[in-house]
Amino acid sequence: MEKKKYRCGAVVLAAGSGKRMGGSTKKQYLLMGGKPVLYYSLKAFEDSFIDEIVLVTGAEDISYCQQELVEKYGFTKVSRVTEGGKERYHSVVCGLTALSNCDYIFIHDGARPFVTGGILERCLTDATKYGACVAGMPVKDTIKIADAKGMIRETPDRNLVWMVQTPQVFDAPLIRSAYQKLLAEEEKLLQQGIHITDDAMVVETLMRHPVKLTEGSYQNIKITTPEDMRVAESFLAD
Ligand SMILES: Nc1ccn([C@@H]2O[C@H](COP(=O)(O)OP(=O)(O)OP(=O)(O)O)[C@@H](O)[C@H]2O)c(=O)n1
Ligand SMILES: C[C@](O)(CO)[C@H](O)COP(=O)(O)O
Repeated sequence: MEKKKYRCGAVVLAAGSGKRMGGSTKKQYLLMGGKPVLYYSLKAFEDSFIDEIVLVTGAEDISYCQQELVEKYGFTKVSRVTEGGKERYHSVVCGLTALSNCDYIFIHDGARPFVTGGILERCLTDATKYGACVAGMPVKDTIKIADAKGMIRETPDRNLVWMVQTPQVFDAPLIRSAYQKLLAEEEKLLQQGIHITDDAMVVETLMRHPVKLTEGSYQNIKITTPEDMRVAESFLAD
């Protein structure tokens, strides 16, 4: 039977400043195997079933991204390179605004260069089934929940603990409504000490909509601190 064709859009985020990485070049532009980290993230989406990609970056990096990534590598699916915002979730809103109408929206950290076509496929399958899903992997270590003094408060059942990655994929009207609601309730959430660190959290918290955990990969790391670049180089050499 022929697979139903959905129109799929992607927001690829690259507007962060990379404080934890440090250094003068933002981590998404550091070279890995001679190409910027962001190249690999975009390439995976370009080579997939995704129909349209919006790249979100800092205002100062828009022309670099346009010339040195989109034009240089012929990323024809990138419809817009647009300016992001202060927090990751602000950048997501900028991306959603620039993206045209589609059935499913993939939100991906540009700093996760090892996303694969297989992960994108698995996420689309789950998104069509559940309306919302995030790539992730079960943790390998025992996890402890600490109190403010650094003392162990509890040890959750490891079989139920996952490390969450991107892409995070949603039915388009659901994620658009969730982010609209977030903007309306941003102040209230901040006052409650709730910090939004991923897209699933917006859907869980504001829409009370269930989100499926979809198998990602242990290689789908986020480049966050300097040692991640060495790990990434070793993955490339595999
Ligand atoms: N205002 C922001 C913050 C983050 N991001 C993007 O979101 C992804 C995940 O964020 P993170 O790893 O935290 O990146 P940075 O914010 O750049 O890093 P740091 O927190 O160390 O400053 C990255 O691809 C980053 O470029 C973004 O588009 N806009
Ligand atoms: C979305 C994310 O990559 C899932 O692990 C992560 O939450 C981003 O968080 P960060 O604080 O921006 O690293």
